[in-house]
Amino acid sequence: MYSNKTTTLVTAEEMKLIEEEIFSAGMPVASLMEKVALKTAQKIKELYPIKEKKISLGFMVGCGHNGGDALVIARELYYQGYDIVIYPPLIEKFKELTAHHFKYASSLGIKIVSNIKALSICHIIVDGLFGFGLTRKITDNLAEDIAIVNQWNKPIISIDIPSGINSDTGAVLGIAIKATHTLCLGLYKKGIWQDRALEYLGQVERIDFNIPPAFIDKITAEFPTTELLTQEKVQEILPLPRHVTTYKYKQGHLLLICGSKEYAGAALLSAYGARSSGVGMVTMVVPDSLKPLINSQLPEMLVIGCRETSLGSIETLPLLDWQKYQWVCCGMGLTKEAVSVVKKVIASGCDILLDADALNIVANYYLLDELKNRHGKTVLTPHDGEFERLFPDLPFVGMADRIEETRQGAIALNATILRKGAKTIISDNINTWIIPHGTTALARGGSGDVLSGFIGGLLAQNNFTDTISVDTVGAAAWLHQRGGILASEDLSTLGVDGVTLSQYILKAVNELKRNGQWFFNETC
Ligand SMILES: NC(=O)C1=CN([C@@H]2O[C@H](COP(=O)(O)OP(=O)(O)OC[C@H]3O[C@@H](n4cnc5c(N)ncnc54)[C@H](OP(=O)(O)O)[C@@H]3O)[C@@H](O)[C@H]2O)[C@@H](O)CC1
Ligand SMILES: Nc1ncnc2c1ncn2[C@@H]1O[C@H](COP(=O)(O)OP(=O)(O)O)[C@@H](O)[C@H]1O
Ligand SMILES: [K+]
Repeated sequence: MYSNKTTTLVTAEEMKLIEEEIFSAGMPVASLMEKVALKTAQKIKELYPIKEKKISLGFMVGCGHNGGDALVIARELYYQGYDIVIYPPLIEKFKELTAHHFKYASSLGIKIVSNIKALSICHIIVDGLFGFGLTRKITDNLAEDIAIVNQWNKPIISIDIPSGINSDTGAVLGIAIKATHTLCLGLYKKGIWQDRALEYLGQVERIDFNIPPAFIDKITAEFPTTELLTQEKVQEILPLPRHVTTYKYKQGHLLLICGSKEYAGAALLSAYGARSSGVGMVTMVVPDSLKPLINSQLPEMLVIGCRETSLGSIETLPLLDWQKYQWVCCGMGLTKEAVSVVKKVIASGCDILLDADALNIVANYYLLDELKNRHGKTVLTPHDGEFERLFPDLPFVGMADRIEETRQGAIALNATILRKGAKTIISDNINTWIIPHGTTALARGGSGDVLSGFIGGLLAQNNFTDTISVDTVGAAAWLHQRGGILASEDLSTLGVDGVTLSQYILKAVNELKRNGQWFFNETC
């Protein structure tokens, strides 16, 4: 019953409100701190057990309850036989509870120092300067202390969040601790999943302290929710059951509009992505000159060649029976010349996914209103650069909260937006998913083309079900990253080209199937 919602991300405001619910229900503040800190001390003990040699821990203790947590952890580890040194630079600002714990720790004879350099003899640093209460830039002596500690190259364990990171936006407020471990307390703070915080976090673990789920639900219901997409959820979204009497047109027909003489590979890679989705039929619309290449590489695809410009882009679309297709995926390698193509796709009334040059054309020709008011479902898959080009004037850009920006973008365009990056974000105006895992092996040309084709193929198949787009897109992105991880485990980070990725996505699908109920659902 009290297995906490491990996947919900909270802002500092939500965390404070949840904390208030706990306290007003009768839990004393000091008892909660004691419980949280004991569990955190236990985790540190597991991470760095005392063997033959003593281990010394240097604690940076702030003035708020993050500092209070640090003092309780220090005391408990002192009892367990660790050498403890405490550095409290904000001693004159201590909150009451923090001051009590400091007094008690001092009374036990724990060593207190007044210069950060005295922690240089410690094996490990514990960062309890600031948690989610940090509001302002860190400056002056404190900033210097953090710079010194970061230079030492020692293991650093941050309590709740690395000090200096804004717990909502992930922004570095002046300077931040570069942790090797972040032990996040209770619920994941949103800032931990923002791309710009990633290099400060090290390994992240959550310390559960049994927050009653009803309190979490009550508070998070009042705010837009952001959730980590888990394997269990992906298994719920993607059984893609196949009826025994199904046939190709019942498994979805995807229309890919892509490619140019210059970017022929983008068309191929998106087709390989679509192939990995198992979609029933794929028709590709490409410039005439690409037809032989596609036919030789992907013989199962239907190919419609188009008249092309002198630079080798599609000049105009032929007459298409749009109603035949369950999803239309457009933009990969199209070039910025293909303006009339993108306009026709937007006006088609079909369910569409726009990527790459289709997004650049929307931005260059101010097609945002056409996009917003169109009939049919819209999925957009920008990376950060494309996202910023799409929304240059809107007030939320520059808010510096990638997750919130993506949600606001989805609202503004009445679309599902997948924002690519180290942490992929998928949002419509109701649900926001974060893909928790990922690999830098995907940071190379073509990974995104594979993703678009794969998403398109799954959307085309799932269009026969009542699965909402944001869930299908999320599941596709989850499998895409997982495929990248499996490929890099076999072939190294250097070995994950687009074609290889498209094949390993299928390994990720099979892995899901082995771990879940697909086997039983397959013919239902
Ligand atoms: N919620 C939970 O469930 C639980 C929460 N717990 C713990 O509580 C932590 C949150 O504690 P918190 O609210 O006391 O805030 P925290 O981050 O320690 O520091 C804020 C203090 O810093 C100050 N200050 C701010 N900026 C500054 C700056 N630039 N330079 C200098 N000073 C600055 C600010 O003072 P100000 O000057 O703004 O008045 C204020 O006094 C949380 O992360 C977790 O560890 C657990 O114990 C139990 C369960
Ligand atoms: N550091 C990283 N960690 C995890 N995934 C990444 C990283 N860098 C890029 N990716 C993923 O790789 C893909 C790149 O897409 P994109 O930039 O559109 O490439 P392209 O247009 O060349 O195909 C996205 O899915 C993105 O999330
Ligand atoms: K901290």
